[in-house]
Order: sequence, then structure tokens, then C-alpha cells
Amino acid sequence: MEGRRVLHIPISSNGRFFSPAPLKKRILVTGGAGFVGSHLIDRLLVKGHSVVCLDNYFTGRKENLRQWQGTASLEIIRHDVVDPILVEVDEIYHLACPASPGHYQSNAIKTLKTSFLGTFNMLGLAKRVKAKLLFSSTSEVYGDPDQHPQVEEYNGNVSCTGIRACYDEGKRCAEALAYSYMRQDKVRISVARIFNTYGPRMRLSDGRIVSNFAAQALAGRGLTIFGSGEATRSFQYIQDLTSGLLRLMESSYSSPVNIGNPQEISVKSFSTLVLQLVDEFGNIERLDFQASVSDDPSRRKPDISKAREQLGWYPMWSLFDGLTETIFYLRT
Ligand SMILES: O=c1ccn([C@@H]2O[C@H](COP(=O)(O)OP(=O)(O)O[C@H]3OC[C@@H](O)[C@H](O)[C@H]3O)[C@@H](O)[C@H]2O)c(=O)[nH]1
Repeated sequence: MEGRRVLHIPISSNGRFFSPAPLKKRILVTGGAGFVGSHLIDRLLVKGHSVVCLDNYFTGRKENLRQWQGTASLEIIRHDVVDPILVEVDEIYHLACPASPGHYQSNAIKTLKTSFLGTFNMLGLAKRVKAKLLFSSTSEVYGDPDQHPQVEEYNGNVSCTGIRACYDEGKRCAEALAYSYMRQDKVRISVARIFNTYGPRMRLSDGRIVSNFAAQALAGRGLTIFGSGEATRSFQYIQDLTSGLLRLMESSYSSPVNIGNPQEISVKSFSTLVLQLVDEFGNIERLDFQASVSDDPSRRKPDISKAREQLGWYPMWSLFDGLTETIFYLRT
């Protein structure tokens, strides 16, 4: 026997060969130059995968991926997902869509097209190349929730005529598409319902509360509070989100999963925290109360039991630590 190489090929019960799981996958990330997409690509490339990034640069930025310039395993394509594209991949993280209310409302029809046509094209691609697709849905599918905290079974309190409908109804329709492709065409899917997320690479002009308050405090201006400041949100740090997305893609669990940090805080308390971190000398004329924005959900907090049970995932970053990192990034 010496000198002879024995090849062990595992055979399944139905007589077919198992090929060993490929360590290196080819992965498509739509919206890959954006805030969430670029952090996810960092982690996929570090794991040794090969990544194709699609972005139309509406809110994404080339600088977010500058650290990978010249890396052979990253291919960046300027492309809008409302148009079909064919790429051979094993997995698709479909993230493309503006997420800040200001951005998605600025061209509501385009936002709806992105949700519907973009997801339709990506599901068609997943079907054709037999890739698994993870769809980035949102806590906004729960609308202005009358059930608190929000569990995945809750069907939401959403207005199909309000100014947020382009986003929340668009995402709901995209979820419906995903589950139709799963039932009808056996496409493997995951759906992440992502709650408010913040971190480095958010743009100062993003328009959401974290970057707005940080930018205002850093510039010594009062923090703009829309309405009474009693509305609540639950903020998760970007690294926690990307960990959740990676785990969800690995799992075979196909029902929607909330990915968020259940630590709930009011807008007013959040402003106090930002001021503590930025304004050591108490120089800022503190708060600048403004009219409330239409359709603004009054509270939001994820129930993350599913993520814990199905993925073994839970957030690791405290709001204090995550905000410290984010403010350091925005300051520099
Ligand atoms: O300057 C500001 C910005 C925001 N706010 C308030 O802060 C709260 C959070 O607002 P943001 O704009 O940051 O985010 P929203 O929760 O409204 O929407 C977000 O929800 C979840 C994600 O899927 C989306 O990225 C985004 O739509 C709201 O009550 C809003 O009125 C202020 O009081 N002042």
C-alpha cells in the first residue's frame, strides 16, 4: 500500500458524490459600495471569498472600497439593479436601495422600481444560476407598530398612501416576490429585517439621526429634534449587522429574521448621549425642536428571539462603544 494514494470520496445515501464544500465562494453584493455593503464586502474578502460588487453610486461611494483597490478577488461594476445582469455566482446579498428617509423619498418612484424591479431581477438571476439570495428587508415593514417589541409574525401597521410607502411597501412587495420565487421556483432565500443601523462610513449628509446629530454636535450647532423627541428607536452597530447577515446566509432558515439591537432609546435621550460624547465643554446650544415629520413611526424595538435561536446571533456592541467609534470616524 505504501506510496499509493487513496482517494476518499464521500458518497451520500442516494449514491451521489458529495464534493467537499468549496471554501472560496463567488458572491454578488448589490449596493456593495454603500454603507452596509462595503462593510459586508470587507468581511467577505477577509474570509477569502471572491466578490462582485454592483452599485449605481446613488448613495454608495467608491471611497468605501478604496482599501481593496487592485485586489483581484473584488470586481466592481457600475450597474443599476433595475436593469437585468448575468453573473455566475454562488450567493447574492441583495442590499441595493437607498435607506435614509430623505434619500428614498427624494425619488419615490425610483425607490419603488428599485425594490420591485431590482429584487425581481436579482431573484431571476438567483434562479438562473442557482444561487442563494439574501434580501435586505427592513424594520419599516412593521410601519408605525401597534405591537411592541416587534416579532417577525407581526404583520405591521403600514400606510400604502403615506410618504414612506415607497420604501416600506416597496420592501414588503420585495419580500412577497422573494417568497413567491422560493415556493414556485425553489430559489433558496433568506430575509433579514434590518433595524436602525449606524457606524463609520455613514455620510455626514445621510440625513438619519445618528449622522445628523453627530454632524450638528461636531459643528457646534443645536441638534434638530423632529417632534417632541419622545419617539424611540433601537440602534445597532454596523459590525453586529454584518455578523448577522453572514450567519443568516449560512443558515437554511428561510423565514424573515429581525436583525437589530433591542436596546431602545428615545430621540431625546439619544441627543443627550451624543452631546456627552462630543461636547465636553457644554458649548452647544443644545436642542433645536422642529415640526414632526409625517408618517414617522412612534416607536421601534426588535424582538430578536428568532435570531438567537436560529442563528445563535445577538448584538455585541453597546450603543456607547459604537457611537464612540462612529463619532471618531465622522470627526476625522
Ligand atoms: O435630525 C433628525 C433626524 C431624525 N430624527 C428622528 O429620529 C428618528 C429616527 O429617524 P431616522 O431618519 O434616523 O430613521 P428612521 O427610523 O425614521 O428610518 C430608518 O428606519 C430603519 C431603516 O430600515 C431605514 O434605514 C430608515 O428608513 C425619527 O423619529 C426621526 O424623526 C430627528 O429627530 N432628528
